[in-house]
This record gives sequence, C-alpha cells and structure tokens, in this order.
Amino acid sequence: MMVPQSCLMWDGKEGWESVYRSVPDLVVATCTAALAAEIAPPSLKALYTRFPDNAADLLRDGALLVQLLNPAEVSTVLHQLSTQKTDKKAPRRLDHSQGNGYAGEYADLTKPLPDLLQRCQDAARKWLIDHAGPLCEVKRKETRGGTDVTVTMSGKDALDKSKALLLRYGLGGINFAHRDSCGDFQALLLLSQPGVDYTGGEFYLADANPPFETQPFPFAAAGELLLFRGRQGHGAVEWKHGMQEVKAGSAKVTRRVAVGFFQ
Ligand SMILES: O=C(O)CCC(=O)C(=O)O
Ligand SMILES: [Fe+2]
Repeated sequence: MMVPQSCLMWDGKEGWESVYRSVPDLVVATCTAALAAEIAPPSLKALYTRFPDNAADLLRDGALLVQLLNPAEVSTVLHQLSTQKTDKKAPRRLDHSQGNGYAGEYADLTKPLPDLLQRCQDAARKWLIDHAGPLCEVKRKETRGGTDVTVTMSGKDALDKSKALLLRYGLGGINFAHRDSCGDFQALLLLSQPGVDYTGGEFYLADANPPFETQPFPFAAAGELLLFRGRQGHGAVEWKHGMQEVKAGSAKVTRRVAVGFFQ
C-alpha cells in the first residue's frame, strides 16, 4: 500500500493544514502496525467473553478498561479502516480557535463499519444492555412535522441510533472537559500504542461542579476499550470527560487514534 508522505509527516503542531480528509490517510498515519495483514476476526460471542461478568466497576468508578483486541486484531482493524470512508460531513476540529482543545479532530465513520469494528461495537452494545440496559437512555432533538421535539430513547434503541467516530490527536493534542450530545454510556477503542505512538493523553472523568475533581483512566495498551459514563456519576454527581495533553512517545511521529462508539 502506498503511504501518503503528508501523513507520515503529520504532526499536530506542524502541517495541520496540509493533510488529508479521508480515513485511509488517517489510518495509515495511525500506528506502526497499520500495514500488517488481516486475520480472521473473532466472533461476536468470543468478543463478548472478554468483558467482565458484571458492570459493578463501571457503575462505581464511571469508567472501565477492557482488553478487547489483541495486537493482531488491532492491526486488522487498522487494515480494514484503511478502505473505509468518513461521512460526508467535515471532521470537527479540536483547536484553540474552536475553544474545545488543541491538535485533534473527530470524523464520523460511515455505516456499515468494517466487520471487526462492527463486532466490537455490537459486543459492547450487548454487554451494556445486558448489564446496564435501563440506564442507557438518550435524549435527542428531532424535527417532527416542522416542530423541534425532544425524543427520549432507552436501552437498545438509544444505542442503535448512535454514531461511530474516528478521533485522532497529534503532538500537543488536548480535548477539554466536555459532554457529548449522546447517551449516558460511551466507549472508546484505542488503536495507537501508548508509550510508542504517544505518552500523556490520559482520558479522565471530571466532576462538572466544584471542586471539579478529576479521575484519570489511562489506556495501557492498544486494543483496550474504555467504557465510560459521560454524564451521570454517583447520585446527583454530573460528569464531564476529556483528555490531557498528548506528548511524544518513542516513535518518530506522535499520534493517538481511537474509535468512539455510542456517540
Ligand atoms: O480521546 C479521548 O480520550 C476523549 C474522547 C471523547 O471525548 C469521546 O469519546 O467522546
Ligand atoms: Fe467526548
């Protein structure tokens, strides 16, 4: 596969303007293992067994890391994503001019997702419904008969309506504390290698109210899925989430790339 030079050169602090708008380029620039061959994806059932038996830790702490994919499976996702398109909608920037962060962007992934990613999303959806179904509620604004209405969906419907995003950051990338306009549960599958592709870049949950306590949940390995509650903590505690500054790892180019589910 040809590797576009601009992507190899890509860096959040330099050359931001000069790069790509399609997933293949994003993905090629993602990971040292991106060009490895595909393996046969594990079944939905096999992926489901990699989740814990219950959601107690997620409900107590607000976030939970699951080693969902092994390195060969991460390479397969990257390989499959290299032929995937993003939605026609332009990626949303995170940068200081937008007031939401630095050196990063989100792009909607078109459906259907590549099969392994789709299975990851399906396994996470099934696990959330099985263990926290009544809590999976989402309110969305829709226009019906020319009037704006707020529609509440719960359980499977809420998760089915959601989007998958490709999120990427370069050197100096920051995602300020925020809440997304989606349901209570979200998930993030890391496709970069912590320590190699980047350091720093810790995901955190933060109290939305004083004293704004934050709790970091750093990824330890590529292929980890972070399930998190983007809104509601214990009792009445409201949460936001964000990501601390991405710093260089041992690789020449710094990047932190992930796929977000239920967004
Ligand atoms: O990249 C991160 O750690 C934050 C991602 C995020 O804001 C999201 O998945 O909604
Ligand atoms: Fe978010």
